[in-house]
Amino acid sequence: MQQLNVDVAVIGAGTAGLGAYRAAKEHTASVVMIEGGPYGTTCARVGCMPSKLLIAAAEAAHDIGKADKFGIEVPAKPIIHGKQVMQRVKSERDRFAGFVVEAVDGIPAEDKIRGYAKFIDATTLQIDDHTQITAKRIVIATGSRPTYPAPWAELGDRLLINDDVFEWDDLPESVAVFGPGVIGLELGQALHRLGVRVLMFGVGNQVGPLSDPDVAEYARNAFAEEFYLDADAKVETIKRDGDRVFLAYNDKQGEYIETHVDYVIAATGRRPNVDKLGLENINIELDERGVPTADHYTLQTSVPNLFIAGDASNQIPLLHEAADQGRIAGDNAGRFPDIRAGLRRSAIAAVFSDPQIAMVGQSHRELEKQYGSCGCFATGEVSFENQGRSRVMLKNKGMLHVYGEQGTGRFLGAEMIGPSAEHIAHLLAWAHQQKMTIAQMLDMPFYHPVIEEGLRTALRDLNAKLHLGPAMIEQCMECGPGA
Ligand SMILES: Cc1cc2nc3c(=O)[nH]c(=O)nc-3n(C[C@H](O)[C@H](O)[C@H](O)COP(=O)(O)OP(=O)(O)OC[C@H]3O[C@@H](n4cnc5c(N)ncnc54)[C@H](O)[C@@H]3O)c2cc1C
Ligand SMILES: NC(=O)c1ccc[n+]([C@@H]2O[C@H](COP(=O)([O-])OP(=O)(O)OC[C@H]3O[C@@H](n4cnc5c(N)ncnc54)[C@H](O)[C@@H]3O)[C@@H](O)[C@H]2O)c1
Repeated sequence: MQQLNVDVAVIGAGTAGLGAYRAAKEHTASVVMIEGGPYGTTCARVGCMPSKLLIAAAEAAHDIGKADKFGIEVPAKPIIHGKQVMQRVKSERDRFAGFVVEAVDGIPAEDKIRGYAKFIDATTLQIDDHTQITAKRIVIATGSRPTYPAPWAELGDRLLINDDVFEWDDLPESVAVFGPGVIGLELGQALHRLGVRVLMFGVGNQVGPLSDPDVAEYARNAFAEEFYLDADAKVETIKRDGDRVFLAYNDKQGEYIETHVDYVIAATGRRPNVDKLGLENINIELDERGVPTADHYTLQTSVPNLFIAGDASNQIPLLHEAADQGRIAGDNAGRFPDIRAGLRRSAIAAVFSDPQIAMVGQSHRELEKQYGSCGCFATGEVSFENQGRSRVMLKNKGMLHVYGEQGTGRFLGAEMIGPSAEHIAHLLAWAHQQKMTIAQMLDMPFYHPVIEEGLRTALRDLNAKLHLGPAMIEQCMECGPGA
């Protein structure tokens, strides 16, 4: 058994772990980073990047299908070569993951330990059966993994998670996607647009991360127009039948349907990788999901020398958050006991479906919880169906709700499904972090004709509802045609 003594040990070499390692190194040379799985990060290998590559191929196919609406005839139905689609997804994905592996290669060999770490006590880690590390401070950056109902395991290799999809050499004929959350919507819609027969089933009517009932209903209808989506499904049977999966369900009209698909894709949520860390060996405070609780600004857990970051922290499972949290946790582990509050940015999330979905600041659900029924916040809205530039581009599907505080006029948050939501979300998140009022946001320039003019309409509506601006008028003459 190899024995090591270090100042800081980082568990996990994902986005959060790499950030933590680098930040801790600013304070002490004695830092190790422990990785049990492949290098390259979840985001680059099986997450953000390959999913966006698949979506890019799907968009290309979809845009050709829409050309006739502009008066452009495409003489034949486009042929989707699944093998070539998957080849590009994988080769570009490997390129992105390769950059990360190159960066890891640049880390001194003595700082990298291969194997899975487990706590023996609050300062001792066992790595597989070969190394014991005594570390004064430890950062847990172990990421998350998909979770699904246990009986589905009986489907064997017909049950897939996102990682498996990005290993395909060709596209299948059909899939059933369980979970119309972020991963399910992105992958399911992309596969549908690439010619795969897609059935999507959810529970409790949840779609994506949306919590505003009107925006969520719009989203459900918009996606259901394009492919089979039942967000509150009654699936009676899911079982393996030879090389396929047999499904029996009552469709949205109540009709009993029996069908077969090639695969079931489980996109039913993810759980932090903290259950196999031996946390029972340390006296640490856990939340209801068994995840160590941590201070929002310092990422310090209830055990002072232990920090947690990224998806493992169960805070906000997004890439930029993993990077921020990793940096903060690593910096504090390095400088311990003189720990500092790190910058936590305004919340922003985007789903790369079409239409895209975006969430900024406080969600509708959080505002309802905070303000109750006191009428202390108002909602401004816009539909993109008649919005000028959106119509020009035939992307006029969607709605935006913006929330503002009564009295102060402060911008609180937004939920959106619609065109360019990823960009509008950034404008809104920057305004949110600057603690701007709706009036200040309306003082900012808006070009013409752009999709952001729709945002201005929603902000004007909100300002009027906060009794801080003029009443809304149906057709704003000075705003430019179709604004
Ligand atoms: C399909 C998909 C699409 C996504 N798309 C986006 C997107 O578009 N935008 C976005 O912001 N986010 C996206 N995400 C989320 C984003 O990928 C994650 O939030 C981010 O990668 C988390 O980084 P992390 O460092 O916490 O975890 P990871 O990168 O998973 O790193 C954790 C590491 O810890 C290792 N590990 C685990 N346990 C141990 C142990 N006991 N000992 C040693 N090592 C261990 C693992 O092997 C892993 O390498 C997506 C995720 C998925 C799955
Ligand atoms: N664009 C992005 O930024 C992006 C993309 C992908 C993933 N991510 C991150 O990954 C996280 C995890 O994504 P996810 O999609 O796995 O989780 P999710 O929580 O977004 O969605 C899970 C969905 O599965 C449904 N569900 C649960 N049990 C079910 C069942 N038995 N049958 C049918 N449906 C069921 C839930 O109601 C929910 O709608 C996201 O929260 C996000 O932070 C981000």
